Amino acid sequence: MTFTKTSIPGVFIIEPKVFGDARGYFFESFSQKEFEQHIGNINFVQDNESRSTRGVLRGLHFQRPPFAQAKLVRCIEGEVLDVAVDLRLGSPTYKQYVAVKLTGENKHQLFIPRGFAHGFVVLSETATFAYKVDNVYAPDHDGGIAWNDPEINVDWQIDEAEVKLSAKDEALKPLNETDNPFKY
Ligand SMILES: Cc1cn([C@H]2C[C@H](O)[C@@H](COP(=O)(O)OP(=O)(O)O[C@H]3O[C@@H](C)C(=O)[C@@H](O)[C@H]3O)O2)c(=O)[nH]c1=O
Repeated sequence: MTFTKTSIPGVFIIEPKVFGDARGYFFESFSQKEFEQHIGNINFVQDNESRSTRGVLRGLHFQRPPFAQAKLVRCIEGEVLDVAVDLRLGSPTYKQYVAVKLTGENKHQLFIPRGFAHGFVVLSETATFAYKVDNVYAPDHDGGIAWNDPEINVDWQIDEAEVKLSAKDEALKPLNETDNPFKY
């Protein structure tokens, strides 16, 4: 398992070691020991999975403190562009984003600390997405910013006409109209 820093401190790309043989493959999708060595102590408390079709864009989401969540995300089947936006006030990379292709083939994962908005768009016909979070689901603390916030200006690598949003995500506002709850 390799841990690679990204342009935003605290965000890591993780590549598991995949053991292929005549039966198929095996890999460790999470190792607490490796995590502690490369990132630090983290206590994941919930695993989530979603399935979506091409153009579905879920984001850009966060939970407000005290229910902020760090996330370890991956795509089990299909291909997504995964995006993490730094919302940590005072961070040198405030309002910058990391975008990484996560696919069932490459098996890459992204670790996103607390204090980020997170989202992904599906680039394949279907995609199954799975992630661990280090805090419980708290719908009263649900928050987010608009996927197409001009100030953040994410390149989603898909035509806007193909983007499909939930009603909740349609209603999200840009960051400058949103109360940012994160302190650095
Ligand atoms: C996120 C979540 C949702 N739900 C329920 C609520 C709702 O009825 C249904 C769908 O919820 P949502 O529309 O919020 O799901 P979704 O738009 O997939 O939300 C997720 O998007 C990605 C990008 C993230 O980063 C996640 O943290 C989460 O915000 O699932 C849970 O029961 N537990 C959970 O942890």
